[in-house]
Amino acid sequence: MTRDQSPYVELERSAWAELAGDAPQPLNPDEIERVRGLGDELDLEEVRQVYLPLTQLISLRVRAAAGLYRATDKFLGRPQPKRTPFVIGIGGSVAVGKSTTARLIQELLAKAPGHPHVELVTTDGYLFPNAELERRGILERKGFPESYDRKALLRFIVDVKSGVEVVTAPVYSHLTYDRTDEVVTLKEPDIVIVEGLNVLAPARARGDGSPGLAIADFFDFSIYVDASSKDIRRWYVERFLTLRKTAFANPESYFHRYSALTDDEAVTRASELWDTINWPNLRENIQTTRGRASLVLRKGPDHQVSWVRLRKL
Ligand SMILES: Nc1ncnc2c1ncn2[C@@H]1O[C@H](COP(=O)(O)OP(=O)(O)O)[C@@H](O)[C@H]1O
Ligand SMILES: CC(C)(COP(=O)(O)O)[C@@H](O)C(=O)NCCC(=O)O
Repeated sequence: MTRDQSPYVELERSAWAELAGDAPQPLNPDEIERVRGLGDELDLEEVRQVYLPLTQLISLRVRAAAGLYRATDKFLGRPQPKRTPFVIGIGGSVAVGKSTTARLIQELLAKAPGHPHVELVTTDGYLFPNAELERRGILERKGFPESYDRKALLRFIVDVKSGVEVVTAPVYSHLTYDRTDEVVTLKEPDIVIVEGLNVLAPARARGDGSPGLAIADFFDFSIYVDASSKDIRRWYVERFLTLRKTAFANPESYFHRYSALTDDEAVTRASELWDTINWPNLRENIQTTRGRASLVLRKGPDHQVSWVRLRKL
């Protein structure tokens, strides 16, 4: 198969950047600072060249979906009171920068014409509470598919796509390393972004062997944030070193004990966590979902996106 026959279109950064034309820079440096995650690199140029064309493409898809919805509604002859939200999934490894990408897209889409109401939900709220993970003997497998309450997550996405007016989702705390009593409340959003490691995972087989449903079946658009595993490992270890002096320094942090580690000890512990939990999960469960995404954002060693791959419709 030649490259032209592939179901994907791959664009180098420069060709992708040109797609935004001369649209003005939508964010100011303060706004960029607000969305930038720990260890992530993000500047005005990156926003303009990479994330502006991306949000233009998503906005176009949102408008097209609305047209399709109206046409279907007309065909059915049963007008629905309101169309359901457009759902975007964002997946990829731990420490690849998914949360920055998700917050940035939320911010940019909210500034698009019509100022849609954009909500963001992270799947960590659907991790089983630590006590339950312990009971199941999988506390060391946090982030693996089985560590999530997948039924509850599916129910959430089905409610969103059913047009339920108020939907809530549980919230996770990186401070306590556990689920909190808080919820995020979604009130009639136009667009919902669902971000998490495993969002693109296919459905599990049901008891009778037939395939069930996965949250990805309800996505209108999905993004896989990608980078070489060598770079992601380095970002993870570097972030761990920084967290030692920031989040872990808080006595209430679940990882407070790590704040006293020397540099060498911290590198050893972070590498161990990567090699025994996050890398096996990336290799076995996350990388394998990349081909299912509508769009892959491939980052280079400095977090700058070097190419973009779009799945043809
Ligand atoms: N132990 C931790 N303590 C505090 N914050 C954390 C911890 N681990 C990760 N984070 C923060 O949580 C967010 C999500 O991290 P992660 O799941 O690795 O995804 P990503 O780096 O792709 O956004 C990031 O902003 C990260 O800085
Ligand atoms: C909370 C996470 C599983 C990510 O959850 P997500 O929102 O991506 O579903 C992850 O950030 C994590 O804490 N992993 C545990 C191993 C570690 O501490 O690196």
